[in-house]
Amino acid sequence: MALRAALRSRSGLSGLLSQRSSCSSDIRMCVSPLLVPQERNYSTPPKIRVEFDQSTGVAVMHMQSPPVNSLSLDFLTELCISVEKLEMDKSCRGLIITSAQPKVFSAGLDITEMYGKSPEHCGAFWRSVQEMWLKLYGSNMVTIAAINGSSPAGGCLMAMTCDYRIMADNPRYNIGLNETQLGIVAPFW
Ligand SMILES: CCCCCC/C=C\CC(=O)SCCNC(=O)CCNC(=O)[C@H](O)C(C)(C)COP(=O)(O)OP(=O)(O)OC[C@H]1O[C@@H](n2cnc3c(N)ncnc32)[C@H](O)[C@@H]1OP(=O)(O)O
Repeated sequence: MALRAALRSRSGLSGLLSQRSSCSSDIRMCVSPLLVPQERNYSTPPKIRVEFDQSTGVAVMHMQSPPVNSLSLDFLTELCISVEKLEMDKSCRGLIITSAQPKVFSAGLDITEMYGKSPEHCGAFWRSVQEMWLKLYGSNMVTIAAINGSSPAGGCLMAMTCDYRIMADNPRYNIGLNETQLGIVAPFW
């Protein structure tokens, strides 16, 4: 019900569709260098699965990167490409992001991406983090995070960039920012 109401409140705006169509050509022109097709390793299963229901105009994006949907460079690249494809499809007006993993929405940034990597890799990684939240925050679609598990740090950031958040009512699921505890500082940008 809440999801439907959220979608209705924005989809009712006739401006939404016209806004999307007026932007669509820009979006096509603004494909970022990060999203230039990467070498795809077809031996690994996709980390993102999108189901798009043409009749409702709503897409559900399932994050399926075991064990905890940590936000690696590959994961973020795949996510951004998926968002961008939906963004260019004018018939898609709503996006629900959720997790296919039990108990965890997203564990946040993949800690292994921040340790023992080259400066070039770190740069690409942090750019992909920025790309993710800018894409979601700036999306013309109605975006909803259906938080069906714990969502610390970057997982919280991802949820915060959506228009709406709905979280499963379970005291074991936590959400919030733990960077200070972890001892990392987000780089300046
Ligand atoms: C404009 C503002 C910009 C701000 C930018 C900064 C934003 C965010 C910074 C970050 O996101 S840093 C990452 C912080 N994340 C964490 O500290 C999460 C730590 N993880 C947990 O709390 C728990 O794992 C969980 C998510 C609650 C899940 O608990 P559960 O008991 O179900 O699973 P575990 O046994 O703990 O973990 C399973 C498996 O996953 C590995 N793992 C967990 N989190 C991460 C991670 N973030 N990156 C990489 N790997 C992770 C964990 O080590 C286990 O691995 P194995 O031991 O099984 O190999």
